[in-house]
Amino acid sequence: MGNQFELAKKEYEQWGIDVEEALEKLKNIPISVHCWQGDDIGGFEVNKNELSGGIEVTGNYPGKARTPEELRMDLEKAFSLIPGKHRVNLHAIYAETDGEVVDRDKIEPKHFEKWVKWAKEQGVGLDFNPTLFSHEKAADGLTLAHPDPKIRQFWIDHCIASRKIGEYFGRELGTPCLTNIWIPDGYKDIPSDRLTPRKRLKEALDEIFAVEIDEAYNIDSVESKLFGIGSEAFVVGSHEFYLNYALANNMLCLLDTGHYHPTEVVSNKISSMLLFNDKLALHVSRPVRWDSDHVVTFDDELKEIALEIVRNDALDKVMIGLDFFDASINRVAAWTIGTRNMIKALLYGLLMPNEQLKELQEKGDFTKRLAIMEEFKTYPFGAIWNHYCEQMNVPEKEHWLEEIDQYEKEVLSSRK
Ligand SMILES: C[C@H](O)[C@H](O)[C@@H](O)C(=O)CO
Ligand SMILES: [Mn+2]
Repeated sequence: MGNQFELAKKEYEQWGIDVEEALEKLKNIPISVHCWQGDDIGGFEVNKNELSGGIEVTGNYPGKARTPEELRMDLEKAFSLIPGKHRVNLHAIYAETDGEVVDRDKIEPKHFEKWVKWAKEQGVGLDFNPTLFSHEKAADGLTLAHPDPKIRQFWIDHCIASRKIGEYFGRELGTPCLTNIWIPDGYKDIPSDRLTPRKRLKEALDEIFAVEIDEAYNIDSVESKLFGIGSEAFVVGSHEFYLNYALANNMLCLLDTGHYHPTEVVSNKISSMLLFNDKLALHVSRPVRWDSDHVVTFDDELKEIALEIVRNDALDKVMIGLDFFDASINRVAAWTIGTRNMIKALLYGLLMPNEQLKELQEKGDFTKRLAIMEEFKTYPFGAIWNHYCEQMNVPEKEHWLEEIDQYEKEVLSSRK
């Protein structure tokens, strides 16, 4: 194996690519791993509701986490198979209230103490999301844009409470928490008035962000969407809405790779976003025909996203989070596959002769630009990746599957 790495390294070095430096950089790129892959976005509320908000989890693979302890244990297993130190992204529905019914507008940092204790033990940062779905007050598909001021206020209070929880995470863990607001609000059919709900959303957000939260500990972002199940014709929080809102209010836009038209790609947006914003957040997902949230694969768009982050020197500007949920396969494997792929794509980006390719483009030599890009696709990338896994003490190649099989036999299969 060592010899394969050395040979591969020499090939990259011929292009002036410093492989060791690339691996050092890779070690310091945190990926925010979404907890909700582990339990099909169920959460642990005492008065748990059916999943709503126009998103769907399909499949019934056995072994879903039923308790916070099981979810944390599964995350630990996944982290033991993923190289590097990462983050965990929580939703408000993952609060732990000791059997007490605590409605969403009343959640407090104390309901996340166990998550914080665990994150400290694991050495991971935490990110957060208010949950504006799977709740009786979101049953008609409207929350912050709801015409009823009482319902709107409930969700405004929930978002404010969530930002305070984000601040608590950041303070406790010494790494700022990204608190991301996504709402499902929209209409199934053609609206007769688009402006009024958008005006209400804008005003609700203004109220939420008027509450001062220490930016050293909490970073705010807003996530748009194109359509959802039941909001096919109109979504209040569209891309243009949040693009403008975020820019006008100096906060982060979060781009989810499943939230655009089928041929529209997030990789093509990153450079434009970074010219006008210091930072940007991502939900990396894989839409298959719709916003289906399939497990992220090592496909062309993933590589292009990673390349854009690397070649624009934006590793510390783009906050990379994942957002997929597949209940038709082993959920710990889903995390492992998707997160390893994200890291793999970043390594791929770091091992490209980006400077030379930029020069070729500037010179107008599009023949060589294409030729080199294509040839690099079959450079011995796998040997470098395997070496990185070995160096980071996680199984290389497909060997992590053996651990998943064992975990399934010993742990997951006993969950009914
Ligand atoms: C559960 C997530 O918050 C949710 O998936 C949201 O981020 C989204 O992408 C909705 O389509
Ligand atoms: Mn998302």
